[in-house]
Amino acid sequence: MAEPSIALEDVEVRVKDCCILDDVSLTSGTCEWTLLVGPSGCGKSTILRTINGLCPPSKGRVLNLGTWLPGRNRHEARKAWRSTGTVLQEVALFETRTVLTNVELGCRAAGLPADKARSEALTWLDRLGLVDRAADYPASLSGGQRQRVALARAFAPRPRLLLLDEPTSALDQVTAQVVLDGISELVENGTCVVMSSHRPEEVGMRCTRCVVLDGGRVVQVTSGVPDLAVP
Ligand SMILES: Nc1ncnc2c1ncn2[C@@H]1O[C@H](COP(=O)(O)OP(=O)(O)OP(=O)(O)O)[C@@H](O)[C@H]1O
Repeated sequence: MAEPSIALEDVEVRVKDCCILDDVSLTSGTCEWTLLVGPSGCGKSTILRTINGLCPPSKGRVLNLGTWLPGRNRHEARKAWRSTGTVLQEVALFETRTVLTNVELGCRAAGLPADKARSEALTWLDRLGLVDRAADYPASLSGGQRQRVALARAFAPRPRLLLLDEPTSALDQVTAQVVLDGISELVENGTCVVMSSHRPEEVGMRCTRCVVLDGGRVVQVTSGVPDLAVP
């Protein structure tokens, strides 16, 4: 069997005396979409931050695109970051750069040449309904528009790994489905997606598996979204 794109093995994350993740194990591979669900504070964001190295585990280990954390060197970390698109809850944009440049910079950081970066940036801004705002600066955008710029920046390089923390939280239902269509296309073309959501029903059977968390522990793993009310 091929090595998964990401894996958590018996991961514990502690902050001071507080155990935030407790014995968490999960894997996700190429062309797979893993959805993290559960009540607020159950540890979804911490899992995403642990996968991309922002939150080191106190026990266990984490596989990220071929290298294990802790222990990877700077070169390996840089290589993984270039192949990873990350959109966390706090959307961080380059405020002194235009919308188009924000997305182009994501492509350039991933190694795309300038002309390809421009065309992919325009393609994804168009798909996410923002091409008419390409020359504007982030400060002039709404919260949902800023979220879509961050998503376009993450999607445009077609990364091997996509880490998304509630990527449709600021979007209406129609726009959310456009974003989910984009994620589906990336997954079909090989991307491994790990995504948290408070609205799992909008993802439905698009995802490969759903990991239900409670109190920092995995309580259920299902194919597709289980029929349960997640707060
Ligand atoms: N830096 C930190 N210091 C102390 N506690 C933290 C820290 N980061 C997260 N926590 C705690 O860890 C727990 C899990 O937080 P996390 O953000 O992962 O939850 P979540 O499931 O993503 O929540 P939400 O759905 O509200 O975004 C929470 O109880 C939170 O207060």
